[in-house]
Amino acid sequence: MLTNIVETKKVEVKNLTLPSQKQVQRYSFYEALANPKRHIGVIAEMKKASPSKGILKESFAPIDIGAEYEKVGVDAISVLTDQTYFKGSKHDLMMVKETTSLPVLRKDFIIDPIQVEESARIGADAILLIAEILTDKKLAALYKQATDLGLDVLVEVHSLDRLSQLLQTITPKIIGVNNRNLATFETDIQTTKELSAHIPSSSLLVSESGILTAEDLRQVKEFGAKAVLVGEAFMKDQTPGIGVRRLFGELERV
Ligand SMILES: O=C(O)c1ccccc1NCC(=O)[C@H](O)[C@H](O)COP(=O)(O)O
Repeated sequence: MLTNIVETKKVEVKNLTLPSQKQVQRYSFYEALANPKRHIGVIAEMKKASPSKGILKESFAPIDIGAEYEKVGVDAISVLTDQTYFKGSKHDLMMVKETTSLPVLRKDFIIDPIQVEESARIGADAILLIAEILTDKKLAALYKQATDLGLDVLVEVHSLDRLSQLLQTITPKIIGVNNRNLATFETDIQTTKELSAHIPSSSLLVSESGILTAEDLRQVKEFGAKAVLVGEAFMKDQTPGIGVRRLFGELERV
């Protein structure tokens, strides 16, 4: 699946025309996660669909979801901008930037400098770089380009091998451990436990994927995560805002 996604991105990159620079208020993704509103930071994701679960939310309205997330006090919003596999769009991100005052992560499969430039132009505050689809050299170059443009970068890893290797080239300020195996789609929060001991003390650890319950949240915090990235649990609840409050044990049953 990951190979298919990357092939699709190569075609998209070839056909990509850069948009003009959007004038937007910038917010620090890193600072928001380093100073969370609750006991652990939360990046609330909006995704209409995913390769593993299909359609997650039929009536997908990014402006409404963003407003709800802001109202319940999430620290940052992640917007899937991939169209083919997640049914998202760059327009979704632009709408969320226009209507909320939270840092926004562009969640996509970035493999080329033109996508980094595009992310800055559409107003993203941060981008995702997935170590599993990039060489160390490419990762370091895209990381530098993004930070030079004033963007924060969430560097995502899934295996200890890949983490150890990339740390020989860069020490990302924010490291995401993806609990989802992107080959099998299985999620296991023990992945965060396995990798956490190897995360440099200067890097902020984000536990990503498969966090569905308050117990999952408690565990990944115990493993050392300073923030979580959650999509499915919020998309599938009665409303995304209720999903956030439920995860944090702020309501029992609604
Ligand atoms: O979500 C998927 O099925 C997926 C498949 C292939 C590549 C990436 C995928 N997800 C991207 C993500 O990283 C998640 O959307 C994010 O971590 C939130 O995960 P979850 O809370 O499990 O929805």
